[in-house]
Amino acid sequence: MFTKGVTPSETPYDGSEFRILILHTRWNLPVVEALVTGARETLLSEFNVKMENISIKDVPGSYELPFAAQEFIKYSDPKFNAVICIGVLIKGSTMHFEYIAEATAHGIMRVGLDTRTPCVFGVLTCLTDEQALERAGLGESPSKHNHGIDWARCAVELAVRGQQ
Ligand SMILES: O=c1[nH]c(NC[C@H](O)[C@H](O)[C@H](O)CO)c([N+](=O)[O-])c(=O)[nH]1
Repeated sequence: MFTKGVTPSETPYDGSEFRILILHTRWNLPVVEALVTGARETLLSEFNVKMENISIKDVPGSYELPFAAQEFIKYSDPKFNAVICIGVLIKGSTMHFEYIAEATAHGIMRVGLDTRTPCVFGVLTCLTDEQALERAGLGESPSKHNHGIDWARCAVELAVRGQQ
């Protein structure tokens, strides 16, 4: 079995001057909180991002992530170098899940492209509670991996690339 998640770049990226926004939802909060912690701890430990330069803000649900990311990017001063959008969508018995997942994914991508501020898609789209727990490092299986770690790595790498 291969190691889950993104392989860290061989380039040691320095995030010590970066300002990062972690924007998270309040749906499925215990799982979201684990993902936020994974991302925040990775920013601090792997990339030397300063604690005071990590802003953590919340919105009701995943559908609100693109709009909130756009507004924080537009009105923050100094600017954020990257935004990590974190949410957890769990399929219910209706089509609601599909519509939100699709809209949120496209919305977050569009905000990143329009604002030229890297916006990481950190939204789990799960069919079961266990899938969500697994991907936040909370599951029963030994291969549990917190995807928040990957998202932090993406954010810093893209922020560096955006300055090149
Ligand atoms: O972040 C989530 N939002 C969810 N819905 C709320 C949605 O994101 C919006 O907040 C809502 O539609 C109001 O715009 C979810 N479900 O409906 O299942 C979910 O699982 N996760």
